[in-house]
Amino acid sequence: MGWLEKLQGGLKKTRDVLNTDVRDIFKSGRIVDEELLEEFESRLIRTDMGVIAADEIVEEVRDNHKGRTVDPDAISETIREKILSILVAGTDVTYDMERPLSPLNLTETGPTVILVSGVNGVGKTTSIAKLARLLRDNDKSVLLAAGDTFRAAAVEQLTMWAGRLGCEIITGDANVDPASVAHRGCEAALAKNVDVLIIDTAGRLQTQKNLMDELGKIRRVISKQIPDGPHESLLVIDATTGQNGISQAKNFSEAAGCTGIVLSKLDGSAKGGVVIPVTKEMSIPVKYIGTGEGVDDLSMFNPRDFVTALGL
Ligand SMILES: Nc1nc2c(ncn2[C@@H]2O[C@H](COP(=O)(O)OP(=O)(O)OP(=O)(O)O)[C@@H](O)[C@H]2O)c(=O)[nH]1
Repeated sequence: MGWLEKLQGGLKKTRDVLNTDVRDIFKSGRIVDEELLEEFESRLIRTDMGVIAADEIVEEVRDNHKGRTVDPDAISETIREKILSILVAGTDVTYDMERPLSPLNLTETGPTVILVSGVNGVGKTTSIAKLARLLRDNDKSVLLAAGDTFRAAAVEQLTMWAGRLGCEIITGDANVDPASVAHRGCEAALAKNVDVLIIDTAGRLQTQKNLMDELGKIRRVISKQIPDGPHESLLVIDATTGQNGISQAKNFSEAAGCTGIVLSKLDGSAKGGVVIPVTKEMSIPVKYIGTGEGVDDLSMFNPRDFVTALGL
């Protein structure tokens, strides 16, 4: 299965509502009036896009079509353009399909530091391996820092990936302060002059205040050695968690200053529509999507492919 088919699968819930329930109400011959717009709204909020985005889409259809006879294609186009504008609004990310690293803020000189965080089991370690592979494939040298000192298996997992990918890795003893691993990672990245340092962190719940504060500490340790770092703070969100991703994004964004989202497990989910409220409500752009457990199963997010996958 190609990644676009996987993306379509991952958007099944939102796609189905748009292509059946919503299409049903926009039948030719009806007039776009308030009653129809209300029906439209109640159907839209059954998708994963959230109330705020749904309201904006209804508003756009109202502005452009109210009082006119329904033109299903023109309405689809309005919905498509509105979703596209939500996905790119508030962010200045470049999505150049020819350059898979284009969404990342990579520095010209000196190590780029990428901090990766997220709740337990969302796919942080796997996403780091995938990202390291992508960076290596694009001629960047990569150093990994196993900052998940809480779970020995996580260090082993990352060490295994480092071996397979041919990257160096910095590890710390079990339960050592993760900020110290980040510190040593920065030191090594500077000494070895690597292009990119990726720092893994232990999974944590967005409600665990002390652990969220720890992310702030890791950030401070990084910026002491590499003043602009971390240059990217990627939050991994598991697409199967749907709307819960928004509350994760809010809390992690405060603690870790997120600059981008990796939406993992789109292949095993039907709830990928959560990309819309996350970008709408948080202005944090989705940069990559995970579509499988393999090291190649990472694709650059592309808003145009996303709306196409929605069937719009
Ligand atoms: N289907 C699918 N599985 C994935 C994807 N990304 C990760 N996984 C799987 O999700 C599980 C958890 O992945 P990890 O990378 O260990 O997650 P983590 O966030 O590092 O876990 P903790 O360190 O415990 O917080 C593993 O079984 C991965 O193979 C994906 O895009 N698709």
